[in-house]
Amino acid sequence: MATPHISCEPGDIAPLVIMPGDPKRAERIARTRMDDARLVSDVRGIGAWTGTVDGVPMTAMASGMGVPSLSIYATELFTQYGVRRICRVGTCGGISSTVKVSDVIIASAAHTNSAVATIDLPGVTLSLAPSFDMLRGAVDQARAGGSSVHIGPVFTSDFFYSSRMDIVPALDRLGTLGVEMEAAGLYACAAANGGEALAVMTVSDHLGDGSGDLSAEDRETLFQTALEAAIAGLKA
Ligand SMILES: O=P(O)(O)O[C@H]1O[C@H](CO)[C@@H](O)[C@H]1O
Ligand SMILES: O=c1cc[nH]c(=O)[nH]1
Repeated sequence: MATPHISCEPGDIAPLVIMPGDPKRAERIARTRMDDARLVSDVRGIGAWTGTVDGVPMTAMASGMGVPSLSIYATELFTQYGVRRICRVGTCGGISSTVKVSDVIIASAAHTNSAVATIDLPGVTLSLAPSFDMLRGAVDQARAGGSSVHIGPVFTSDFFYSSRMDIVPALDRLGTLGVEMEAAGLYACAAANGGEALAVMTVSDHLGDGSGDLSAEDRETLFQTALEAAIAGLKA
């Protein structure tokens, strides 16, 4: 049974999914952190790699960029492939001055300008939040690891190139740590489909200081701290 965007049988996908935005990051995670990883689906350049991580079956599969793309894959995974948990392993721009490039942000909430927060219940803006168990598992692992890890809200934007950069100082005052493009959609999709989700991001650039921004290659490869936190969250 294939879906419009995933070309394998339900048993080919593990109940726990590692989901970066970038398909090359998904392949790299599969090749470097999984045992016996095999490519089980490859539609539109979005490969799904299934293997084991420390003996636990997992699938690494990218979301592509933005809430609409992520929502397609996450919905098909939760509703057609028996997926229980998805953890985003992404990159984001830093907003808070407490956050530095290469640090990791675990999103305990996601503000958004996407319709995903308001479309389902007229008159209600949904609170988009991760699975508590996944959040706790990831935070415990990350804090024990001693790296620079921040836990707090992120802003999920529909725009990488935004004409409303004037809202960034207000987001900062509200305690928003960084900006990315999928976490709110993932949290909404999990809630809508009885699944669980978490988003963990490596800071690839800083909106307040562009001097140390990561290269495209670094954004593909520098994910170790975020990945280990994500794996702990998936297994929690
Ligand atoms: O590196 P990924 O996981 O794709 O995440 C970030 O990078 C992309 C923009 O360059 C958006 O998808 C944003 O959320
Ligand atoms: O969405 C994103 C991702 C990385 N950096 C940004 O500034 N925005």
